[in-house]
Amino acid sequence: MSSLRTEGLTKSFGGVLAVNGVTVELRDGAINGLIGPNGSGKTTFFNIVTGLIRPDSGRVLYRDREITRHSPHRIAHAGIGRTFQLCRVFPRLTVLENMLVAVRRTRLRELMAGLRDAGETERARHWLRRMGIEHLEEAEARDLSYGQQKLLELAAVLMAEPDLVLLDEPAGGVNPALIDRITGLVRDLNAEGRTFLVVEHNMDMVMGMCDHVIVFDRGAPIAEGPPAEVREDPRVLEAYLGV
Ligand SMILES: Nc1ncnc2c1ncn2[C@@H]1O[C@H](COP(=O)(O)OP(=O)(O)OP(=O)(O)O)[C@@H](O)[C@H]1O
Repeated sequence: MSSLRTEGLTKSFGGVLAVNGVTVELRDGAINGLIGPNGSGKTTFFNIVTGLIRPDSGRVLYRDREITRHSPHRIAHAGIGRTFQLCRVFPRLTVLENMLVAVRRTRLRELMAGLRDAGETERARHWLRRMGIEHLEEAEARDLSYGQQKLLELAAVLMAEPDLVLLDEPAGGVNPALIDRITGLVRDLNAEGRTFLVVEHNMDMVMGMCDHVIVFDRGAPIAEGPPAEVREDPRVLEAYLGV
């Protein structure tokens, strides 16, 4: 059984068919890559799976239960975490506050009043250490570099202990040293049992990190398989090169 699968997902914006009948299954326990030319529907697919966009038709199933059209909060609660293409953190909260808000958005006022749960603070520090940014816990998020903000965003996602993590362009706007660090972290987190789905334009990262790659073109999957196979697939070359 695949933990996440979709059946015939379709979404159009006006006249643009962004996602066109997508039926895919993720490999459980793997680092799955999702690649494709600009505008091929990858982010829209992510947004449908995580409840930010409602599909026109089709279904999303997680652990054989339908989660189509569930709220983002409910989907996160079911065990699916995600990061965003343009990293999302609360700029005026400290690093530690960002971590705590991630698990208790509804109790923001208490948090701001200084009522911190010791267990959660410890867990937050654990993830910050794993990301290598524990020394920044009292810094405001807006004072972090973009790469550090990406690490914070991932750490905050992990506070909810997701089994499946969707990463939208983790290498985007990040320097090569940090790309290596993020790659290493994803591998470690995967080795601990988390499944990943990674949208990424950096082919070195995709080819070096992913076990299984799905390729979208014009809103639908055109190929999938191990990175080395996908890279040689004529349909994939055609989609990218337009030949
Ligand atoms: N909110 C929207 N309103 C109108 N059109 C949209 C919207 N979101 C996406 N689209 C269109 O849907 C298509 C798929 O876009 P999407 O962002 O999902 O592709 P992508 O593969 O993630 O692209 P990229 O690699 O550039 O991020 C594109 O033609 C895009 O212009």
